[in-house]
Amino acid sequence: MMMIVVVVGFVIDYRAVNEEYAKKMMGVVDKVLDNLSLGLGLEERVLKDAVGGDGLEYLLKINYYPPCPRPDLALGVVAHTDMSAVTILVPNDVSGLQVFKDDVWFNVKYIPNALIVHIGDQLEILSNGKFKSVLHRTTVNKEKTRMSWPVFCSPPGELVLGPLPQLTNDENHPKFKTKKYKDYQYCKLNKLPQ
Ligand SMILES: O=C(O)CCC(=O)C(=O)O
Ligand SMILES: [Fe+2]
Repeated sequence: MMMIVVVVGFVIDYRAVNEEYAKKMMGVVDKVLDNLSLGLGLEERVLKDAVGGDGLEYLLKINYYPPCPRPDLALGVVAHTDMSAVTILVPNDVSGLQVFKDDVWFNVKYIPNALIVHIGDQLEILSNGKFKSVLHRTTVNKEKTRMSWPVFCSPPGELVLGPLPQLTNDENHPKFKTKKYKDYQYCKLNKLPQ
């Protein structure tokens, strides 16, 4: 009986904290998308609307990387880009995230209380390649456990996305196909050409 009370108490607390976190996260995502829109020379709300507006979906994943006796032989997560529009990630204080730029893997420094923002595939597509979806991976640590809490912000499956017409013209042809997000997901997950 005691156990149930404890478990129920935990669930209630977790839900409340999670709901508060989701609310704050949605505000951050709006600000990020608004500013990225302005950066493309577009009106503030264009990107948020293009990724589904209020229909944007938020998925919290919890990554757990236990210590590894041979970090030289293993990776936590292999190199990939996120298929989301944008990913907002909170890590613990054990570094391990690396990003690929100019043929070099760079370590992402841990900065207390900082959020890590990944541009995902959908923003690369909408911006017709002006924003690059960041290639990243994680290393593992011999002594310490690393954790990270990414929130993947993705369009609803039925939404059709492609290069924004405002960003394409006779000189800038669309570099990506226009398709439903769920079809993009299917191809990516099954390693099929897009
Ligand atoms: O753990 C990290 O820092 C990154 C994790 C990641 O890239 C992912 O879950 O997609
Ligand atoms: Fe990722």
